[in-house]
Amino acid sequence: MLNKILETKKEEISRLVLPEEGQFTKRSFYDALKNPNRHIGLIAEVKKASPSKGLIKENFHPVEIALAYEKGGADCLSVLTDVQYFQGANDYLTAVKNAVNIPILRKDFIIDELQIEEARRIGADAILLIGEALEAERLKELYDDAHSKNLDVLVEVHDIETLERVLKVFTPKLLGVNNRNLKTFETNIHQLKEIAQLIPKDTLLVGESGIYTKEDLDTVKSYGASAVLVGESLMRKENQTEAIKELYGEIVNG
Ligand SMILES: O=P(O)(O)OC[C@@H](O)[C@@H](O)c1c[nH]c2ccccc12
Repeated sequence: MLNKILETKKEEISRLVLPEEGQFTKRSFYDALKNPNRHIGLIAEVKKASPSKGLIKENFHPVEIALAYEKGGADCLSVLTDVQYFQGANDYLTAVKNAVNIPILRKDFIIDELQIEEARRIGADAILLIGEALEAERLKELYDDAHSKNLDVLVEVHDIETLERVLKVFTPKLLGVNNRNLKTFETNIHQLKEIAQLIPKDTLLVGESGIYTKEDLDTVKSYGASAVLVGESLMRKENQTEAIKELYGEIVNG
């Protein structure tokens, strides 16, 4: 699946026309996760659909969801911008950026500098780079390019092999472990356990995907994560502010 998505991205890049510059207040994604509102930081994801789950949210209103997440005390947001596989949009990100005061990650499959410039212009504060998508040297180039444009970077890996490949070339400040295998779409939150032991001390660790309950949150924290990235389980609830409080065990069953 990942390979298919990357083929689509190459094609999109070949006809990409950069949008006009917007006026945005840049917010530090890294600092927000370094000083989270709760015992474990939260990146709440604005996610309409995914290739593995299909449509997740009917009557999808990205700005309302983002405001509800912010009200619930999310530290950062992630907004899917991939159109073809996740039914996301650049416009969703821009609209959300204009509505909230917390930093925003552009969630997409970034393999080229043009997409980083695009991310900046549509109002992103940070981008995602996927370890399994590129050679480590190329990841490092994109990582440096993003920082030169004042964007933070969440580098995501799924397995130890990828992490070791990356760490030979550079040490990301923010490292996500995706519990979902992007080739098979299976999730396993214990994926983090072994990988966490190899993470350099100053790197902030984010547990991503497949987090549904307070128990999952506590498990991921016990493995060493400083923050989590949660999409589906929050999106499926009626009220995203309450969904966050439930996830953190602040209210029981809404
Ligand atoms: O909906 P979930 O299982 O809570 O997962 C959120 C997020 O981690 C997931 O959307 C994700 C992680 N890495 C990605 C890369 C591309 C697209 C999506 C993702």
